[in-house]
Amino acid sequence: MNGETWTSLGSLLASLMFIWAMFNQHFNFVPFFARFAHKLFSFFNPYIQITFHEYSRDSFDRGTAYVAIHRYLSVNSMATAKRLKAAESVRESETLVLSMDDFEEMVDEYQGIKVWWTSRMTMAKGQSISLYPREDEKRFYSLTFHKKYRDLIIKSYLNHVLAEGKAIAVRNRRRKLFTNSKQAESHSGSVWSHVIFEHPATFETLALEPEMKKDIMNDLITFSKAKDYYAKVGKSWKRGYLLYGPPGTGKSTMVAAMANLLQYDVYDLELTSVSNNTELRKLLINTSGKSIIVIEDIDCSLNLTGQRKIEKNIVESEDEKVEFIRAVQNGRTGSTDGTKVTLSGLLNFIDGLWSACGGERIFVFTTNYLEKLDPALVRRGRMDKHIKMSFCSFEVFKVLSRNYLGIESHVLFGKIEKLLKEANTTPADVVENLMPKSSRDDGVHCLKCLISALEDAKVAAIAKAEKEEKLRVGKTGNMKENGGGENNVEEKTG
Ligand SMILES: Nc1ncnc2c1ncn2[C@@H]1O[C@H](COP(=O)(O)OP(=O)(O)OP(=O)(O)O)[C@@H](O)[C@H]1O
Repeated sequence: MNGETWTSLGSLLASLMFIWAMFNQHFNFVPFFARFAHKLFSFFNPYIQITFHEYSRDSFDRGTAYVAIHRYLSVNSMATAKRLKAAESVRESETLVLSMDDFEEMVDEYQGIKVWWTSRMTMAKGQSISLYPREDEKRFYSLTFHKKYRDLIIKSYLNHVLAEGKAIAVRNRRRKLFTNSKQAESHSGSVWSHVIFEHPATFETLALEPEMKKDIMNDLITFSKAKDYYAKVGKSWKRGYLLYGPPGTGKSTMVAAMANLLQYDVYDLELTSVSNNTELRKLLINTSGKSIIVIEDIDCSLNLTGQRKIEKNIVESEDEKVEFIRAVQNGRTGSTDGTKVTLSGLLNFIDGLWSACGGERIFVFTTNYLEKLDPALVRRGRMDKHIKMSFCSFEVFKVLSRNYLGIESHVLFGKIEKLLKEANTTPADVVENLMPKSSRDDGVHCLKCLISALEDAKVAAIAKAEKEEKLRVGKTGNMKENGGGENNVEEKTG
């Protein structure tokens, strides 16, 4: 080609570019072609892509779907991803949390179908990848799958991922033990404060009759999985347990074991710090799901029985009525300690409209005196399961011996079995004797200590029974001398 040809080719190209520029300016061709190319590509591309952004345009909170997916991928990518990163905050979690690093890919399988997850990030124009997170970085996960599985992935797989993500959060979180107290400076009444819940009791270490233990564990697990059942029958997802028995039989320990079994938080409600029913309701609203709300020694918290008797006009004595009226005048209706929480307020707390808010909950009341409680409070439906915590039986002792001494059987066990039947001893007393007091105390020494304590308890029990018998005989004698007693009345009448 000679110089002339080059010149004319150059001017032709320049003219074409000029015309293209003019047309494009006028008809806006580039986006049109881009859209066309995209459509063409989508038509032939057999894969679908869904993105899940960390933040939506109008929210400062991390998207719940993104967070759940993040957790799911963190756990599932652990074995395969080549680049992982540690979470910025491990405060709420029990262990160090690792997740897929940016631009990592993970292949997941669901019902034999492969899907691809990629962790991505967009940056503002003109910025390069930095080692440090920047404000303008926008993270998202993208999920790619074949279009023939569209329904399965959207309707089933994604729900599975979100549910798993939530479950992982529950498993990894540090559980909390809440208690309520009055705020001295503020007027907000009683509020929850918390510490990390670290009680080591489990159903493994809790000494109970084996059948009873199995029954309680089954009940709890069935409850925790019964979301759909409760929804179907139209009942709020909650269950009440009443634990009653003498002090030191393991009621509080059982609450801790329940919380550890179900991985629930515990709200230890101090009723005497609650001023009135409204405050009680506020406390309830501020509890989270997956929690146990426990009121210990409920008989000491409120004078519920007396109050209900007055309400129903069934006071037994004039003194009881005077005491109640005085309480009302002093503004402490039904309370033993300056609170105006009433029985009906408490009943509403357990199963009123508000009790259904916030997910699954277990209510636990403990008491040493079942007979002191108002029947309305403990009726089935409110307190669904009544659990009697008793004195230490031989079966219970065997669990304690295994836990504390590592001894499953011993020649001294026969003597201990006999003594346990003769003296009412609580598991707490047995535990006290099974704990070594010095480094030289071996298991057998502890068993001997226990035998000696049981013998003392037996002597004390016999002495108490004799004293009570004497008192009873004395009373009957007095009544006969005075011509009293039911039999006498009957004889005279007859
Ligand atoms: N059934 C049990 N299994 C294992 N340990 C027990 C059991 N019962 C009592 N203990 C031991 O005794 C101690 C006191 O038990 P716990 O506080 O649970 O009894 P309680 O019935 O709640 O007593 P209270 O009615 O006085 O509150 C616990 O720290 C635990 O070590």
